[in-house]
Amino acid sequence: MSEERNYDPSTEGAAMDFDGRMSYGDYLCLEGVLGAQNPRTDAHDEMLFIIQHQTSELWMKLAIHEIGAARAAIQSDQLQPAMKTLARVSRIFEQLNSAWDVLRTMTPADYTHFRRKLGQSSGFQSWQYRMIEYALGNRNHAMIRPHAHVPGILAKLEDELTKPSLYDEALRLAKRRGVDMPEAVLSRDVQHTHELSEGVIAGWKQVYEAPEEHWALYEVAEKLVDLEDYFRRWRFNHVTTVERVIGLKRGTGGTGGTSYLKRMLEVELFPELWRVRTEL
Ligand code: HEM
Ligand SMILES: N[C@@H](CC(=O)c1ccccc1NC=O)C(=O)O
Repeated sequence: MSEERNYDPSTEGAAMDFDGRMSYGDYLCLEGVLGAQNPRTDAHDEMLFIIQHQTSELWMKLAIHEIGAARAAIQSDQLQPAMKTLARVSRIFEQLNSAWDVLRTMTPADYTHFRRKLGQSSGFQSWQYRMIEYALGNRNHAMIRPHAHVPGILAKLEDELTKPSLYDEALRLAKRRGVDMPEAVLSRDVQHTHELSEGVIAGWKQVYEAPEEHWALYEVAEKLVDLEDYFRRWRFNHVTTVERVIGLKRGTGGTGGTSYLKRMLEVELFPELWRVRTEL
């Protein structure tokens, strides 16, 4: 027993000397990552709050990377890789959704111990979250303003608005595959949020009525529905956790709090993919 506990893996070759060699921590830059938790108070739960947000931001970074790859794959008609990547984005959202279970263990009283120290900072100012919304197609320009003072981030968000969204690319793909999609939608000004279009519903109806004629397209569309499904769950978990922790208090970011977040539950990313179901 104690022999096993004191077993020395170097006897079978485990490297032990990293003086001058790249180690695990070096490769992952752990000094930076693990040195970036700086609580502003002695409140026990502030560490939970910080790590919850930092890990969410890391997953969002990966989501942005993958949504970009999925969009490029759709644009170049590589649908197998696109589906693989979109499935990964949904799994990332699942990860973000599960994380709420950890944060929910923080009681309203625990949160009051450090909330005042947050000042006016808020998730509302998460540029990566905005980037995800913009890439998926929810393009409210007002949300750029909190980033006006950081030129690098402002440029990234503005640049994203010049590109067709993931949904724009899916509609263009459908057109290339012989589905009737309205010309006005395909050549729209992509800077703004796409408006619900009867013509697009009719286009998706052709696909959903005969999936066997459009398998790949149908599967891409269903991957988008999956993604929006997970995104909705994220918004719902957020507003529920917020109500549980701060009730109806105003948000530190200045909005009405839960009232604002409930309003955001109405946002639809791929509206016709939901409407088409009524038509079948
Ligand atoms: C106790 C935990 C939390 C509370 C009380 C809370 C509260 C709020 C409130 C009240 C808002 C509205 C804006 C404002 O006026 O501040 C907001 C927005 C936001 N929060 Fe949280 N939040 C919490 C956790 C999180 C976590 C873990 C994330 C993950 C990154 C997050 C991300 C966001 C984002 C992205 C927005 C903007 C949403 C939008 O504009 O649609 N929040 N939050
Ligand atoms: N808006 C929150 C504060 C908050 O949650 C927050 C503050 C700083 C960094 C991230 C945050 N998370 C999400 O909004 C509140 O009103 O309590």
